Amino acid sequence: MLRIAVPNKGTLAESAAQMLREAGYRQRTDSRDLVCRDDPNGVEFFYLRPRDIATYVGSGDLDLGITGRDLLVDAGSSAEEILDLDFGAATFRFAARPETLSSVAELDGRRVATAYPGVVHRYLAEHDLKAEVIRLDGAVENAVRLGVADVIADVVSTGATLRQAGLVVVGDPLLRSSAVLVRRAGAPANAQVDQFDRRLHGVLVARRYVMLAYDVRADLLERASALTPGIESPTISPLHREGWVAVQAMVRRDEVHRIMDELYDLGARAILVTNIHACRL
Ligand SMILES: Nc1ncnc2c1ncn2[C@@H]1O[C@H](COP(=O)(O)OP(=O)(O)OP(=O)(O)O)[C@@H](O)[C@H]1O
Ligand SMILES: O=P(O)(O)OC[C@H]1O[C@H](OP(=O)(O)OP(=O)(O)O)[C@H](O)[C@@H]1O
Ligand SMILES: [Mg+2]
Repeated sequence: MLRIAVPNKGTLAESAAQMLREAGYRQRTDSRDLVCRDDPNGVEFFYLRPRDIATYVGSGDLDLGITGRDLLVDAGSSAEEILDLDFGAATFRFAARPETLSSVAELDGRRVATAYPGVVHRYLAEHDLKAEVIRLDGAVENAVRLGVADVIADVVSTGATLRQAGLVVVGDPLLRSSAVLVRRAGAPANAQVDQFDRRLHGVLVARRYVMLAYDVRADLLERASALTPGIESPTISPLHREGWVAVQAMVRRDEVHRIMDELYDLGARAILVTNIHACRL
């Protein structure tokens, strides 16, 4: 039985559960349940604080986990990212009162408050900077207001929290985070792990792509195929109507309307888009 760690609450929890459902796995129905067995799929889910997930996976007590890239780095465990899950995106940044710092080089000798000391220590070491890191649990934006720190390092999503605290970002992000699937570094190949990874990958593809079908004159097929090359190659089927063919190809969801316009201008007709519910490529 594969043992997998899933966020029990917080920003990543609902999106992670949704993705697992789309991949065909059973999820808990009561948010107080901390374990959920999915016997037909041979998987047991453990609901844990996302901050702790890399620790359980790095130690080998759990086979896989879903957590944030920033939390993975912060844990400093021997878990590693094996798949970017494309949700929970956020940047991790330094911020201070306007005019406190003009660049990150001026962090030297300052006090930095953060709930992610591992991420900050790694950044300081990589940039040969020396700053005092003050570990707080949350609401770190208040640390500047209260005089506990000169600078904060925190997750920034919309930037609204920083604005309301009168802070501005300093320098480029320390890292760009999103939810990731993690596994113990150096763990041996495992068919069940590969199958789980393929299922999640199938969800990512099903979300990113749609299936496009259209009819086009055979003499325009090469130009139409160039617009819709598909992943491997488009599927071409004969039509009863002389001199016409039907084409099917996967296209990126975010490009589909532009491609439909271009196909129409070329002379394609009966252009239809359908969602992909699941796939294995
Ligand atoms: N707007 C956001 N606020 C906080 N974390 C976010 C946000 N967007 C994405 N994330 C990601 O979610 C993860 C943090 O989740 P976690 O559950 O630890 O904190 P949280 O969602 O702020 O919940 P809480 O602070 O209530 O415990 C990190 O990987 C972070 O990058
Ligand atoms: O850029 P924004 O969209 O404003 O989001 C970022 C803020 O959200 C999180 O705080 P949260 O509400 O989780 O409180 P916490 O600091 O106590 O974790 C994070 O720590 C930032 O403060
Ligand atoms: Mg938070």
